[in-house]
Amino acid sequence: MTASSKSLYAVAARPGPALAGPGGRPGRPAGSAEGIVSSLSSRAATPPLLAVRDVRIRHAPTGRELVRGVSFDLAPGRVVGIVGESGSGKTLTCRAALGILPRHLELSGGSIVLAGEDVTTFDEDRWTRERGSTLAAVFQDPASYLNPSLPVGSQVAEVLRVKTGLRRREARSRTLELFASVHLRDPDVVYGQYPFELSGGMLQRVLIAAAVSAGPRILVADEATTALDVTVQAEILDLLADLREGSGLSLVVVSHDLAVVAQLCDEVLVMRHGEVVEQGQTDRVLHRPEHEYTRLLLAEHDQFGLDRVLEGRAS
Ligand SMILES: Nc1ncnc2c1ncn2[C@@H]1O[C@H](COP(=O)(O)OP(=O)(O)OP(=O)(O)O)[C@@H](O)[C@H]1O
Repeated sequence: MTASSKSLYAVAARPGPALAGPGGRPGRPAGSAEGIVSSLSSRAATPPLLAVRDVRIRHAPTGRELVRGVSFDLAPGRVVGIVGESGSGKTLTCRAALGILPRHLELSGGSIVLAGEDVTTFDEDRWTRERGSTLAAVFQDPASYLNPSLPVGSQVAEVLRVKTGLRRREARSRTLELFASVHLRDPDVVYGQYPFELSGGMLQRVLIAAAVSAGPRILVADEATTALDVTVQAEILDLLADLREGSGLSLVVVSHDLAVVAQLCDEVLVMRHGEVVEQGQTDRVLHRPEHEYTRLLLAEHDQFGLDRVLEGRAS
């Protein structure tokens, strides 16, 4: 992403998706049109907030396809996970849904429907309106989305003023509420602190507060806990689960770590080399993986950590 787009305002101004796909049968990607249609009909009562269909992303200068045929639905209040090794296409898939594909990359096939509307019809003004209010995102490395020379509270308040039209005093008080809601202790103190004074976990909470400040329906969390130590990572995952429970937020959670996905997600896509190799209910994928690569991911994972997560889900 460009330096100018990598700002707190840009983060809050970015939206995202979810999935419902059948299990990956050997020899065919689980996100096949047939599987998606049967999955959709079983949930016909709840139209997806985000419907990603057979999405393909191409590097325009070379014609190389970086993402090939990703499909999923995100229903209200659901959590879809995308897992896979580095370079498998997780981030680009999310960026396509957020309307922030890097330069030279283009949606070369398929469709993305956000709240019933095809996003390919959106111009930049429309994206600006949707980001923050319909969907938002948080990424790894929260510090890089904040201005180091301004207190974090005033940066979030500024996002609120721009996105919701609140006046200065109201924006300050709403920011303090948001800080409390993301479990930042002493919101008043944090409000006046600079990014360098906060830990990685606190910075990510600030970013989450900014992302949800305009009440989006979808939050994309792309490796949002990757840089954090295990305890803080668990706290941020709990926070995301709280947001889902408390406000019915739908989440797309991207991680290379199966344990992260296992804790939060209803459904999971396993990606490799730009393709979905397996897709289905998280419990099914974790307990009865059908694709060799999913089995490899499970086997490679720290056994203790994943076993604990699986026990937790079973109880
Ligand atoms: N701006 C870009 N220009 C050209 N190729 C790119 C660009 N961004 C990503 N790619 C390529 O697209 C493929 C998918 O990248 P993507 O970032 O989606 O992977 P990922 O699964 O999110 O990996 P990671 O976990 O490392 O972020 C990779 O081969 C990557 O090198």
